[in-house]
Amino acid sequence: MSAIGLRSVRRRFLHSDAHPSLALSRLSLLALLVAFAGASAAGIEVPFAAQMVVYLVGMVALNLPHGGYEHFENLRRRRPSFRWRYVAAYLALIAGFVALLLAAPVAGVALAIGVAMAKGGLGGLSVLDATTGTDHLQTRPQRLLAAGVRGGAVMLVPLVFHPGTFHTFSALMVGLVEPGGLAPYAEHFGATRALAAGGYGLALAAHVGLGYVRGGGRSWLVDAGESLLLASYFAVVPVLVAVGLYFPFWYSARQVARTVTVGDDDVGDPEWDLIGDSRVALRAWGVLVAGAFATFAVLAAVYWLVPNPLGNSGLLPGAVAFWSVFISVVALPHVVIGSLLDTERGIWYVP
Ligand SMILES: CC1=C(/C=C/C(C)=C/C=C/C(C)=C/C=O)C(C)(C)CCC1
Repeated sequence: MSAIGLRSVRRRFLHSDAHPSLALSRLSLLALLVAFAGASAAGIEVPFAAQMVVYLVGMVALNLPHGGYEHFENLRRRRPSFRWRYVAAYLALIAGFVALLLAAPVAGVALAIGVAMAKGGLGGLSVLDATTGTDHLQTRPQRLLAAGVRGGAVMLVPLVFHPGTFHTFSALMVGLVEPGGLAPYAEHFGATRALAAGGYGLALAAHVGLGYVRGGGRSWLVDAGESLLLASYFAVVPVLVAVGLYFPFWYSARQVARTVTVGDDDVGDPEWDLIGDSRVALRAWGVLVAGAFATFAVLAAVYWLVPNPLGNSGLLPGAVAFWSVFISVVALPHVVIGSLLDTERGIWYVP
């Protein structure tokens, strides 16, 4: 096929939301939403230990390797000097986040919550850009609102609908560094929750309403439907299960759909491609193992630096709190470098 033919195929695919991963992401969240709504109507509660296990399996086994893949895919064909700068900036941000966490644990946990929202929100918007399209989002503030609504669903909605678990685990996360450190702020929890409820409700209504006024159409319908699905999912499904399965079943599945939709683009020198020649298997293995070692080295460093890595609580709740802090530490550079500062390409690059 000619280059022009290929380009037009790619363009046609660019605004295609037919990839099965997209349907799978919507169906899986909807199925969980219906199952948990039914269970709660029938008075059935999923044991708390099981919820923590689901969170850990989702976040450790499914979410972490996907984060590595996103960077691998982004850096694979980049100029080697760029790759080193990227890695150096990544490590510097991680160090900065850990320092903040140790010096001011409440601010550190607030940043962790912000990172989770930014990752979900910006990712959601980028997938929409590349698949369904975003014709109804015509201004920058409107795009930010769209990202805010998708990201806010991940943390603000659970804060409103599952306040007990939210508070317990926020306190545990702060407690990794300073046991009891969240206690002085506990009196403001009710007001924060009310603010989150009002603010999120208004943002959701404004986002859906503005999108309709600014063009409506199919992209608006998909965006509004997905935003409402996310808000309802996080309102109904218990927060540990909801967050633990959102990242693999929504965020990662949709990033895969986006990657497949936008296709490949050879950038720069073919020599730069990390898995480009006959030693493919060996190099790919080496790179992935090196990535795994580096990630677990960061994990060991955070575990060693934090005074109470398991929050002075049991193994399961301690592991949930520790993992949430750790994954946020590695996700901050993911958002800031991989997505915001890497303007030339980045993890959300569309050729
Ligand atoms: C505050 C809080 C939580 C925080 C989770 C966080 C901060 C997760 C971050 C995930 C990231 C950044 C994933 C990136 O891929 C829990 C454990 C859900 C329980 C409820 C209270």
